[in-house]
Amino acid sequence: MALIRLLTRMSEYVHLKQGLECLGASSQSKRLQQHTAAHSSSCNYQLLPDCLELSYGGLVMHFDYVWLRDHCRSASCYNAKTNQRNLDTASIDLNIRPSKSRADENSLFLTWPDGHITRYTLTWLAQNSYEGQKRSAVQPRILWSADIYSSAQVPSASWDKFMSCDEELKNFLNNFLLYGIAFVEGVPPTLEATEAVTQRVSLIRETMYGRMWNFTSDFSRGDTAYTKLALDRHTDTSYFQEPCGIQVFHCLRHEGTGGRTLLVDAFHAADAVLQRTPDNFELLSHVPIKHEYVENLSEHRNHMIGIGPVINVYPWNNEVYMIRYNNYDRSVINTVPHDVVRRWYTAHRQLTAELRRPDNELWVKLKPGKVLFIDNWRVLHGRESFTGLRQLCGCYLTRDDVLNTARSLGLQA
Ligand SMILES: C[N+](C)(C)CCCC[C@H](N)C(=O)O
Ligand SMILES: O=C(O)CCC(=O)C(=O)O
Ligand SMILES: [Fe+2]
Repeated sequence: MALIRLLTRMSEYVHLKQGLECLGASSQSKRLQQHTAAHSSSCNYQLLPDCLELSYGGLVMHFDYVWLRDHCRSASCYNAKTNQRNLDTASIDLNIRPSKSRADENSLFLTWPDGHITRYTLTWLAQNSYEGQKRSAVQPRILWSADIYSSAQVPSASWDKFMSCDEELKNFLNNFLLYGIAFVEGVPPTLEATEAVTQRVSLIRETMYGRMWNFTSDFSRGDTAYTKLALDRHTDTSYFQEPCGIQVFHCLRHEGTGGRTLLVDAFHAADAVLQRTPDNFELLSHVPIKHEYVENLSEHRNHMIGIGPVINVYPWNNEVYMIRYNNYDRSVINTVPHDVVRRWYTAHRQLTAELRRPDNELWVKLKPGKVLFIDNWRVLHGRESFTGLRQLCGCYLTRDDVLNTARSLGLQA
């Protein structure tokens, strides 16, 4: 339900934006004359002055001629073994037009002025067209409140199966992609086993905190994470130009009270802002914000800077793909004038209010054996203050490799 709502709201928003953009467009793109029209039993196409129009499978698509030449998959233009382009795009005449064309049941054939023939399958064109891409769904995900997540009763993976069975890994990754969090249980409470469980999924992303880290409240580093204090919800490494994609936590021991982990789906909160106040969503997704990490200990000197909006959306479909939210590490705002700053604070307040709604807070107590994977681009984490000795180990993972593993198992990612 939540997903469908997101999809419809998102596409309404994109259409609204495109409508506004169209108002400013010149009339140059109006079709002037029809050059060639043809049809096979399965498709219709016309060579218009500025593009090829193709109707196929209930979709009307438009392809630029340079694009068509550039996307030739013949053996001389494209290496099917490496899936890499051989053709030098810069050698294409920018005014190129096909000299001949024909279509059959499955394919469209274009002959170019130098005699080179390109064959496109109609399904390939449909899948790779702008119009087809717009119709396809955004990354399937279930936006959650604490209730939605709890009621879904998402099973944890179990260590033995996870390490040996691809189906278990696939289910785990499917849940991770849907919810932005996933658990493996029964893991031996050691750093080594934690490392092994993460390497089943991806490559470890080493940072200035190390490769695998194992920390307590000893203030060994210049950051509040290394204390017993509560930490409000946040994403980590917001001060990297590319924040770490995934964070892994394994609590190896805790002899004391408190210390529960807080998890909040920030995509759900961003969607609420988009639905209620699109202007605020717009500000949060456009105003560049600086985050900074300055550490000045004798053994650790670091200065990291990352700049980007709080809500990051793909420009072609407005799908949210990353949230950067860390009020501790947010730096000076000097990227926009004061009146925009004022409106940004209002928008940020609304997002914060959504993130702080008690019904959006999922609280879990991490125990030895239970490893938590968090999508650090989507789900915020925090912690309750605690007493006693508490030891947490984990690491960051490279996002590309997590998605690569998911795709290799047949998942959409
Ligand atoms: C996870 N580990 C303890 C290694 C690092 C914590 C980093 C904390 C930092 N303020 C941030 O939010 O990025
Ligand atoms: O201690 C915790 O549970 C988490 C602290 C934290 O936010 C972090 O290490 O990134
Ligand atoms: Fe953190």
